[in-house]
Amino acid sequence: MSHSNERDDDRGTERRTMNYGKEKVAVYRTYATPLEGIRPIPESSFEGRDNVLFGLEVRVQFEGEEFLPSFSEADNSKVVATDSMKNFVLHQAGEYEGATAEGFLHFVGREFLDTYPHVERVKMSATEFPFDERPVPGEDGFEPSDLVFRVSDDESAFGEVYLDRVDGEPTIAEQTSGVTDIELVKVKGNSFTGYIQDEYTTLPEREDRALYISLDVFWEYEDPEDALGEEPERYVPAEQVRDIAQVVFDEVDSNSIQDLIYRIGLRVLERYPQLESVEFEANNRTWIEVRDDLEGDAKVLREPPRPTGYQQFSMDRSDLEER
Ligand SMILES: O=c1[nH]c(=O)c2[nH]c(=O)[nH]c2[nH]1
Repeated sequence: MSHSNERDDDRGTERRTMNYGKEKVAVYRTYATPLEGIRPIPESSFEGRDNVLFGLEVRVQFEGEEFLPSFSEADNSKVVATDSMKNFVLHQAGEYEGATAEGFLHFVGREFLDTYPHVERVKMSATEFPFDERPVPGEDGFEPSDLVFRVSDDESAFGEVYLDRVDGEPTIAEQTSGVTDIELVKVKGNSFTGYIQDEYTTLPEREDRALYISLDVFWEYEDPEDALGEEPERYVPAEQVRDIAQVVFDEVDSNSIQDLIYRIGLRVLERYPQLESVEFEANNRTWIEVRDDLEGDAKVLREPPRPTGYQQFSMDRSDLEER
């Protein structure tokens, strides 16, 4: 999927591709503003985060006609060094007073446009570095440490804000939020049957299989301002969407990953009327059965060989209305 890179030019085919920037800018902020006032949903216990430790890998992209001479005439007089972009992002992490990744990206993007008038558009995106609170013994049993976090390789939140100038004012042209690298295994209650049987088919139909998926989910708000988190009850936290995915997986006896992601999408659109659309990229990492001669549902499984299957699917409110 192209959320980080080259989705720029869908608003004018005559414009050439021309941008530059800095990526993989790792920035950490301690004691950022807590995210509070999130609307609870039945699928999740998530109602906010302390933001004691907040980490992002940020990508900055500058666009504007005035950068042409830097490419075509070796004239750097309008070039903001990408090293300076990195310093700018790090500095602004101390100035941002909000509580969300999207809000931070919007804040920094606006500051870039205010500081450098020849920059026409800026695209800011980021993937969160996830950290987990660690339980430590407290007065009433275990409670989350205020100080110690585990560096996690779990799923992470994603955000992107593309700012344009409209009548001179920085304006959100596009905005996407998401959660990436969710990995879930369901040990039974998944089938895959009814697909085309022809001379190329070797895969046996499965009334039940252990299903292992990795999943990226992206969403867009009807009003992109809702992504910033300034009205927390209208903000969609990545943690809740992740939790919807796992709850629907638990509840639904799916006949394919295609079926499963459609059901997850319906639930996300149902829970968040402020969203216009939701989009998926799934990968099938299902293990192969080695033994099913054991008692009950027990099986022995092994890693699948390459190649791997994938599914991409986008949905909007019309999918919900058709139900
Ligand atoms: O959920 C699945 N969808 C497919 O399209 C497919 N194709 C396949 O070989 N296994 C699977 N599983």
